[in-house]
Amino acid sequence: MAKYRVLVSDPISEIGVAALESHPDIDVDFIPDLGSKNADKIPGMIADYDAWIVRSQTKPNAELIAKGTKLRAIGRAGVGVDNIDRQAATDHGVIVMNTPTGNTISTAEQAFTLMLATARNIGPAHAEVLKGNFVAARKAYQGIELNGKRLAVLGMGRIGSEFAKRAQAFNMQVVAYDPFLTQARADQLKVELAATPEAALTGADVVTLHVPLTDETKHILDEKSLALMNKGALVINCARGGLIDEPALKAAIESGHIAGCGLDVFEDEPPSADHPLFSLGKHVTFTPHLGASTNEAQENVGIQVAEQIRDFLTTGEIRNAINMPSLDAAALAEVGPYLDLAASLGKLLAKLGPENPDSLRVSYHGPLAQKDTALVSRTALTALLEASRPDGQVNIVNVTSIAAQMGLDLIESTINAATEYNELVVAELRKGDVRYRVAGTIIGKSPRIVEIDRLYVDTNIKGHFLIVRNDDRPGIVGALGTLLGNSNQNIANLSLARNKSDGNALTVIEVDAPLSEELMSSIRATPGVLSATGATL
Ligand SMILES: NC(=O)C1=CN([C@@H]2O[C@H](COP(=O)(O)OP(=O)(O)OC[C@H]3O[C@@H](n4cnc5c(N)ncnc54)[C@H](O)[C@@H]3O)[C@@H](O)[C@H]2O)C=CC1
Ligand SMILES: O=C(O)C(=O)COP(=O)(O)O
Repeated sequence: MAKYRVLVSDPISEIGVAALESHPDIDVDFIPDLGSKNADKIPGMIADYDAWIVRSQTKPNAELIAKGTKLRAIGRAGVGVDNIDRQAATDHGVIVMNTPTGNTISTAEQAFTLMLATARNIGPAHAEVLKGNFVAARKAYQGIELNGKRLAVLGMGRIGSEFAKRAQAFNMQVVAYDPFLTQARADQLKVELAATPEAALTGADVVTLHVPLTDETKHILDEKSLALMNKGALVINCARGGLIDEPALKAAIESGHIAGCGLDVFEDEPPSADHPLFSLGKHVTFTPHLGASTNEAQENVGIQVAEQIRDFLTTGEIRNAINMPSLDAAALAEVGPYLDLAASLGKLLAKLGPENPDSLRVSYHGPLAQKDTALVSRTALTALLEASRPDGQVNIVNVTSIAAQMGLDLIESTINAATEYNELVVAELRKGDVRYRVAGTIIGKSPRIVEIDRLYVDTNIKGHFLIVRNDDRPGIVGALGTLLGNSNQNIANLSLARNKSDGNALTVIEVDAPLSEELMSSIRATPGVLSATGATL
């Protein structure tokens, strides 16, 4: 049986499915209508899968994510992730990825088509022609020209920017609101920058929505904001239905203030046939969430999501994650060796550092300080917390939220000052005034622990270790060797350090097997031994 199982519960392109199936370690269950028609079956199945691929019809909610006990990743073949309970995924250590670029053009084209169709009554007029009402429809469906009209774009990201370019070709005057749009970017795009959504909507003849659905953007178009637009304005929405207060839009169209709307998305999908907006008549165009439904977009997002999930499961590469930092192949190659080192430093601190610490600071020295180390720090924190939690409860996805709940801060710092090593990772636990630090580096290709509590050592990063604080006097290492030998423990490596100021020494002995509690008690009882810890890293 393959190592990983992937469930695909919405329709994605066959090429994407094939990209997954061709990997020998991956088994795929591709059930395209599971999310839309048989969602009630998912709770009984999801525990079998390591990864889950969806579009917008499947709703990975908190209950399903909790049932996915093996689940490590949810891949969204598309952009909007409002159908996925992101917090629940993060809490359960499940990475969520989307494919942000694959359907941009298709969606911009769909939104633009909706604007043209709505301005010229294409949908209702087409229906009348089919009914034989050609002559009557010529009278009824007088349109609106877009030339010279003022267009408000709310959300000037990928799709909004593509829409704006097309609108400029139609000689529309574009005003945009987006909290991340700078004046320089607005100038480059040749659009007017509005300081607020209200400023963009005031005096607009058309509004098109391209923002994600969040608590902040829900009902961004409501009675008040619609009233700011010019009389006879059009509303275009190819983003998410929940961005519009639908009863308010209906009332605005009925009053004649808003002339009509072109909608690809609805607050509840699928909408019922008696949806209040469907009886409005002129200047309305409705499509069934088709923004991303082109051959090109589906191929793009299907392949992208499949490759992202495949690479995450098989190599650890993280692309387009929305609930943790990403780590692409190039970055993984750069910092990959430091991940194992960080895990050992975290485990060591769990053994040697103060309990219930206030903070873990991970500092990077040398060229490493210039690299993307966010996941190295998270790995150290994960190893620290794993020591006190059952297997699998904490991972790099949920670790920062678990730490925050515990009141433990993760602090990252980069220090350019030279050290004896080309690159150095220092992990320091703090509790009040108490600090405990360990450090490691990579020598050649070999990761080494080089410092424990400010004393220089040189040990492997994996193995079984005896770490002893002892009086700095003759005979102690010999006594430890005798005790280990009597327990049939073979010494693999020995590292000694001394602190001249307090007369203490640090002895780190790597042995071939875990140290028993009985042996540890004898070691602690040895004269001259101040403290002794056994650690398996
Ligand atoms: N109908 C369909 O089939 C499709 C719909 N979509 C929807 O379109 C949305 C936009 O997609 P992209 O342009 O690719 O995403 P994007 O992330 O490139 O752009 C979204 C923009 O919205 C901005 N934004 C966030 N909060 C805002 C606020 N309160 N006011 C104004 N701007 C705000 C962001 O700064 C960002 O620039 C997606 O979130 C998705 O819901 C996307 C693809 C297909
Ligand atoms: O990518 C998006 O955000 C979309 O809304 C596309 O949805 P779909 O994959 O067609 O269900």
